[in-house]
Amino acid sequence: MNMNDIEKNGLVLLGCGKMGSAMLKGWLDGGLPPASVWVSDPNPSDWLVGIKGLNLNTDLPSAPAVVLVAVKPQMMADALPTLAAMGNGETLFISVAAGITIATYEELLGSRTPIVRAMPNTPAAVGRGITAIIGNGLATADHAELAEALLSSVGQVVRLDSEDQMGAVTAISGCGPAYTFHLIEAMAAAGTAKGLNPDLALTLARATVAGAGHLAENSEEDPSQLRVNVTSPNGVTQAALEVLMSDSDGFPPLLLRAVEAAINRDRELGE
Ligand SMILES: NC(=O)c1ccc[n+]([C@@H]2O[C@H](COP(=O)([O-])OP(=O)(O)OC[C@H]3O[C@@H](n4cnc5c(N)ncnc54)[C@H](OP(=O)(O)O)[C@@H]3O)[C@@H](O)[C@H]2O)c1
Ligand code: PRO
Repeated sequence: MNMNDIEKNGLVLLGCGKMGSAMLKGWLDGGLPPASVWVSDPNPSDWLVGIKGLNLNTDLPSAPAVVLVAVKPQMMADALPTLAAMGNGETLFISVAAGITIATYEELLGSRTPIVRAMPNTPAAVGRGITAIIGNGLATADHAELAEALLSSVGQVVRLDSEDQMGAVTAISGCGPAYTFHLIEAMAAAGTAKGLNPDLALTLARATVAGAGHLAENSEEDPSQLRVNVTSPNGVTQAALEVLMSDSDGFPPLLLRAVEAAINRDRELGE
């Protein structure tokens, strides 16, 4: 199974908000024909209405290659039963919802449904996402390859060994872009507080985070060495890192608390 199966038999996207749109943009930019995509969303955004050939809120194919579920976890029990007729067959269901377990999908769609649970992130919109996937017992190697082909068109894909890893994955890479955007905001605010013009502070913060991310991804040195490379002994960076790297109230314990809060919320959403 590959992208040709999707072109031939179709992809249904249930829910096209922020995450669904990010992935759909990536797929269309990557050459998936809009005519192979059926989007179901009660309030589609303007950019969807303008896509020529896209099947927007029309009758759905009876056995698409893939249904990708991108509604909020809280909407799942209302939204999924409408697609239950596609369960227990050849159609692969891929869900990106936080918290909702494979067992819940099997309950709502039928226990013979191939299901892949996935956690992407919004840099998928520019082809720089990362998605972690794990399938149920009915998801064959072919299904996993199909999910990987679809999701790797919007960034990297990693396969998990166990569904239990999904909470921590969500807290790191699913939510992580928000932490990073907040780092940009906080750096810009600190620059402004220290007298820089707000536009200049934001330009400096955004370019620094983007450039450092690019360097971290492309350098042969690991992030800790890259940090050392910036830190002249007894220099300016060292003074800042003594605050940021404090074991008691620095970045590491703060981030750990944030990640634990995310994992707890992920668990609650699945209950
Ligand atoms: N945003 C992220 O960074 C991210 C990352 C990884 C995973 N996720 C997961 O992706 C899912 C969507 O999140 P999101 O941030 O994209 O939320 P969102 O922007 O609210 O998108 C959800 C979309 O689904 C629509 N919808 C609601 N009920 C529906 C139904 N019965 N049938 C079809 N569509 C329906 C919503 O329409 P209305 O707005 O009109 O209700 C909205 O357009 C969530 O499960 C989330 O856990 C999100
Ligand atoms: N956004 C979703 C949430 O905030 C899931 C990961 C990223 O719940």
